[in-house]
Amino acid sequence: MATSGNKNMNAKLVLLGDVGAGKSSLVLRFVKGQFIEFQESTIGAAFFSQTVAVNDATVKFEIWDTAGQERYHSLAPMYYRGAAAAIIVYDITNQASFDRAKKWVQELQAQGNPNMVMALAGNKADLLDARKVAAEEAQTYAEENGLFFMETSAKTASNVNDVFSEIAKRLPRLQPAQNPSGMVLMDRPAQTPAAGSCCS
Ligand SMILES: Nc1nc2c(ncn2[C@@H]2O[C@H](COP(=O)(O)OP(=O)(O)OP(=O)(O)O)[C@@H](O)[C@H]2O)c(=O)[nH]1
Repeated sequence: MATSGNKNMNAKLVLLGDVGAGKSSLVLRFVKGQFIEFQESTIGAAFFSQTVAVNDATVKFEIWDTAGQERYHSLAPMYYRGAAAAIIVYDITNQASFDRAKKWVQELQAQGNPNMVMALAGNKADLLDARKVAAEEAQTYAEENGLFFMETSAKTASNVNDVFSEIAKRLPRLQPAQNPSGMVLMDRPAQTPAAGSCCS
């Protein structure tokens, strides 16, 4: 099937959510296929990249994993500004983390890129016995607010790749890679992580 436009694109993606919701764990699962039972809390933010294939195209995600601790809240706009996509993560066993996720959605709706593709991820779906947030409630909230919703588990890997693939499918093709088959030429200054951040 003939396709128009560029087949390879880069997309800045940010993960936002309450402390301990599982943002870093989702990224670690997606990028390295690993899970760490006692994952350390993120300081500042961490950067990763990973490429996914969608149909006959590829999307290279430039992923900013932000810190959920409140003291880092003021840094968040640096990471979601200009982002093509966001994953707002909550923990299905923690009602407060769902409330915090809604606050992030509000902030992105007010200050984020209006075309941003937003996913709501109800993480720790393996902990069904401890569930506090009904999937139906989150699904309804997501539909009302223009997000798509999935329950994920970084521990079992359930739906983790699917969230990123679904985002890739929904991205408007606005950021074509400059030179997909050869050397990568930077068309903008490299981003500098915040002080105290770490990179993979
Ligand atoms: N059972 C279970 N535990 C998980 C899952 N995802 C993360 N965890 C655990 O939850 C804890 C917090 O995970 P993190 O990935 O550090 O959470 P975070 O949202 O990045 O936290 P901050 O960096 O502090 O904002 C860790 O001990 C993880 O092992 C999951 O899907 N299932």
